Amino acid sequence: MPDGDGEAAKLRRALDSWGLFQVTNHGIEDSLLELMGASKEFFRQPLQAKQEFSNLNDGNQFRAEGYGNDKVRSKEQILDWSNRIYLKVEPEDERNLALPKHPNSFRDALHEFTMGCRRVKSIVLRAMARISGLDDDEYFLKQFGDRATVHARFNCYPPCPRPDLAMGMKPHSDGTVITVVLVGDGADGLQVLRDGAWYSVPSSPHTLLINVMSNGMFRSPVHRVVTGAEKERISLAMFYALDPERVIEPAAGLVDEKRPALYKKMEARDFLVGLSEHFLEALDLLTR
Ligand SMILES: O=C(O)CCC(=O)C(=O)O
Ligand SMILES: [Fe+2]
Repeated sequence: MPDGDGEAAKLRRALDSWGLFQVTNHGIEDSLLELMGASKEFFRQPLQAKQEFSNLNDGNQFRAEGYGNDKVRSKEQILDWSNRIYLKVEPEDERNLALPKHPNSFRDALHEFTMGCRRVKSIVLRAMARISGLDDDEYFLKQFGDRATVHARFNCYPPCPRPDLAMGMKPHSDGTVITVVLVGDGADGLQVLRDGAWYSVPSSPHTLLINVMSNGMFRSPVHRVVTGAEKERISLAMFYALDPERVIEPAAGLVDEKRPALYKKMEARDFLVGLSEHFLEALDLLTR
C-alpha cells in the first residue's frame, strides 16, 4: 500500500505509464478466496439454474443486473466469449436481494468482500489525491456523493477451441473512478493497450484505475480479455462510480494557466452515456 515517498513515486509511475497496478498484502485475501469459490460454484451449475437469474426479463427484455451477456444491439455485434453476473452492491439499500441463492455462501461472501474492497479503494484514492498535489487527501473520495454506486461483475471465460477467432471481453475502458479486478487461479488473458500495442497483464490480484476528475492526469486504460484454449478463467471486477446525479468537472486544484480544464462540467450519468456511445469510434481512431 502506498505509504512514504518511494511508494508514492511508484504509484505515480504506474498510473502515468499503464493506468493500472497490482496490490498485494491488502488484507482481504480470505473474503476474496471465499467469493471466488462461491462464484465458481455458481457458474458450474446447469444453464437452466443460472438462467433463473437471467438478465433477460421474460426471455427477451434486457436489464443490467443478472446472469447473461451484454445487451445485443445489432445482428452484426460480436458477442464476448464469456458468461457473467452483474449486480449492484451499493448503495446497500439498493442491493438486489434476488442475488444468486446458490451457493448459500454467495450473499455473505459478497458482503464481506464489498466491505474489504471499500477500504482498499479508499486507501488508493487517498494516495492518488496526495500524489496529484491536491491539498485535501479526501478530495477524490468526497466526489462520490451520497448515493455512489458500486457494481460487481463476475466474469467466467470458458476455454475456447479457437482463441484466434473469439474475444473474451471486447476492448473497452471502464467508466468508473476506480475498478478493482481480481483474477482467480493465475489465469492470464487481460491485456492493456499502450501506444497502439496490446500488452499482457500478469495474473494475480490487481487493480485497474480510472479517474475522470484529475484533468487528464490519470487516464483510464483501454483493456480487453483474450481467450485461452485450455483453462477456464474467472475474474471479478468491482466498479466504483459516482452518484449518477453528481456533477463532475476537473478538480480546481489541478487546473491552472498551464493546465487548462480538459473536460466540461457534466452529470456523472451523462458522462457514462457518452462513453458507451462514443467509445468504439474513439478506439477505432486509437488503434488504426
Ligand atoms: O476479466 C478481467 O480480467 C477484466 C474484466 C473487465 O475488464 C471488466 O469486467 O470490465
Ligand atoms: Fe474492464
